Amino acid sequence: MSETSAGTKELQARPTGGDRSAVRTLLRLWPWVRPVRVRLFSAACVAIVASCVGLVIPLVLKWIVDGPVAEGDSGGVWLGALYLLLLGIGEAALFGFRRWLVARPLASVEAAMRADLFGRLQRLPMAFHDRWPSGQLLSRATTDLMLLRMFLAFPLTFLLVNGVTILVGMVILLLQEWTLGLVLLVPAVPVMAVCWLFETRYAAVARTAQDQVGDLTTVVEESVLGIRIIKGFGRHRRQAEVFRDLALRLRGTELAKARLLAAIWGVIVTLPELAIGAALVLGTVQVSEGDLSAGALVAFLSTALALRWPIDSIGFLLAMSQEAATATQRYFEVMDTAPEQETVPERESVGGPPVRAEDRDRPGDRGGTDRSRGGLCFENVVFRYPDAPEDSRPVLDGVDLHIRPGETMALVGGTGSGKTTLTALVPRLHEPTAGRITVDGRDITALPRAELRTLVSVAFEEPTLFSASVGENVLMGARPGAAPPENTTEKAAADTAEEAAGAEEAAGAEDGHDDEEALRRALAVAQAEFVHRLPQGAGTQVGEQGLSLSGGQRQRLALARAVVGRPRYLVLDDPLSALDVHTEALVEAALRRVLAETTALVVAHRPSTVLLADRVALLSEGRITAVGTHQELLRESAEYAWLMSGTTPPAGAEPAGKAAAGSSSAAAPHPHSTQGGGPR
Ligand SMILES: Nc1ncnc2c1ncn2[C@@H]1O[C@H](COP(=O)(O)OP(=O)(O)OP(=O)(O)O)[C@@H](O)[C@H]1O
Repeated sequence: MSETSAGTKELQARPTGGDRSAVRTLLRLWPWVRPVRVRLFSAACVAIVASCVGLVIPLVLKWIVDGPVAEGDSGGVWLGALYLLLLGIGEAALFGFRRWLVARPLASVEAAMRADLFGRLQRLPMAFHDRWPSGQLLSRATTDLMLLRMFLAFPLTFLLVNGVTILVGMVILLLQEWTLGLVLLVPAVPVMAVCWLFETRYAAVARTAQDQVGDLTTVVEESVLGIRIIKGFGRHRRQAEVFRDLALRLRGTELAKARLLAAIWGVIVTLPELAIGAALVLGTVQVSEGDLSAGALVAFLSTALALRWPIDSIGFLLAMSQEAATATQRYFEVMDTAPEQETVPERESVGGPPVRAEDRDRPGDRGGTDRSRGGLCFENVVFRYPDAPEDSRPVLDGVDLHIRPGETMALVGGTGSGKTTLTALVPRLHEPTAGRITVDGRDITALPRAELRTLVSVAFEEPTLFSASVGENVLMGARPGAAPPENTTEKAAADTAEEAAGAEEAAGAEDGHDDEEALRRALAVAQAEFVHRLPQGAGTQVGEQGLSLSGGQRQRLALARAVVGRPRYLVLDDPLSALDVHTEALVEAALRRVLAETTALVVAHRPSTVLLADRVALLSEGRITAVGTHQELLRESAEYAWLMSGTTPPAGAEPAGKAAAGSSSAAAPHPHSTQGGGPR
């Protein structure tokens, strides 16, 4: 299960960032780093000063050896020791101060980047979410952002600090004894060449490791969410194998990373050590020949040793920087994806085949208002999923359907005929490839999404609930930002107590009361009174995805969420499928009252649901092939009769397409029914 989904999506979510250099990639972090640049720069300066303080220590040593030690002045030796102690304390304090300077700003950079990523994920089109495995997105929001924070805390500062320290140290060494200094400089060229080679190789393996972490996260997430299926089908061993395989692959990649790191560490440590050894031999010869003082040699070697850590650390600082560059690349693969367009200026821009000229030239097209066609209207709507092959048949291939104001239209069709797809087009979860959809005569692509989604409310077949209280889940459908009561009873008491408070508070209480009333009504419509029997009533937490509730209970809450805002348009995707016959009858009775007040499109699989509707549309082969009342379609459409009752139609009944042609005019006396409600 997870193998397939993770695997398929994995391929599609692989790098798109191109071959930017690590530096250019990391420079893209500037907008987030900019607000904390002063702190970061100050921290780097403090670290440079601390490092340079460390380089003064060898000079004090030289003074002690050539001065007090040579002269046998024990007081001078103690004074030198005191200087060394103070320098050491000063160095440590400065490094501590640096840590303090960066800790808070870096946490805020990470938080801001995470918030922006989350915001972008909310605004990305459904096609993006269909394509990307959730684990890949999760790993970007967690592991990758943590790597970036670590990069800003250490490598960014210390590559600069160590670079300056090495430079200053080399100048001191050359000034102390230039011949010995040159010996230490010899390994610089091979070390730089190795670093360059390392960076290229490490980039590839770091990318692989971070993607594999994403795949592993996807499998873990699927295994946790699908634990009932895994246990129910006894698939835990197979799932464990899938996990183990991925974990082993990740382990292999991490080992490859470790090998590369070990290799560069080996080179970076060995070559300078050899150079120091050579300088030591050369320096000793010079001291024995009287060309160099013992103090100068001690100072030279101490400075060289003080440069060991800045040089040695370059390997892992480069590795961390490379991982940060990869993390940045992965972050921007999401951030660079275009969000949903608020309004669509030209149909071509939503992807898919170009609009046919005849579609575009219709009267009232593209943002125009054609109020004569009120209600919900599908006009020659074509839809193909963005990742479907170019030459594949569209899921919807010229849907024409007109749902009149106040009418309830049932949508019937075989499995996979495109009913859910059609309903998803109404709130603009997907954009039609061609054709248009209007509400109240206004093209939905010309309406801001927020406005459209207050007009249209949707309940999908799979009732998704969130880790929140029952009340919060239901009131999500009321209006953006609606504050739900924690507990209906407590809230009511709180409202009463607030009566004497100021006007603002009273308004807040009134809102709370409205919410409470809306919640009570929606729960009644959806026959979800079971909520009042829950431990904390509407304030009861439903747990992740609402899994602590039964399927029927979840479906009733999803239905309550759809109706709570009294939407003008209601789109229900088989809202009663998980209910027992008795509850279904009760919900139907309540729903009938709600449907009387709205214009509704209801996907139906059962005659009982179809009977809620004024008319029924049959979706077949991507088109509406028949529109009429339930009885008419039973008589006239073989396909409809088969879908509804599983029986063959009476002898002489027309096949689906022809029957529909006859039925539309007979069954739809509306002035626009020939074009809008009937088959094409
Ligand atoms: N996100 C997607 N990407 C690509 N193809 C999809 C996607 N979702 C659905 N499809 C395909 O579109 C077709 C219609 O699917 P849809 O879910 O709309 O059918 P349906 O009529 O609602 O089916 P059912 O009655 O079983 O719920 C199917 O062939 C399905 O495989």
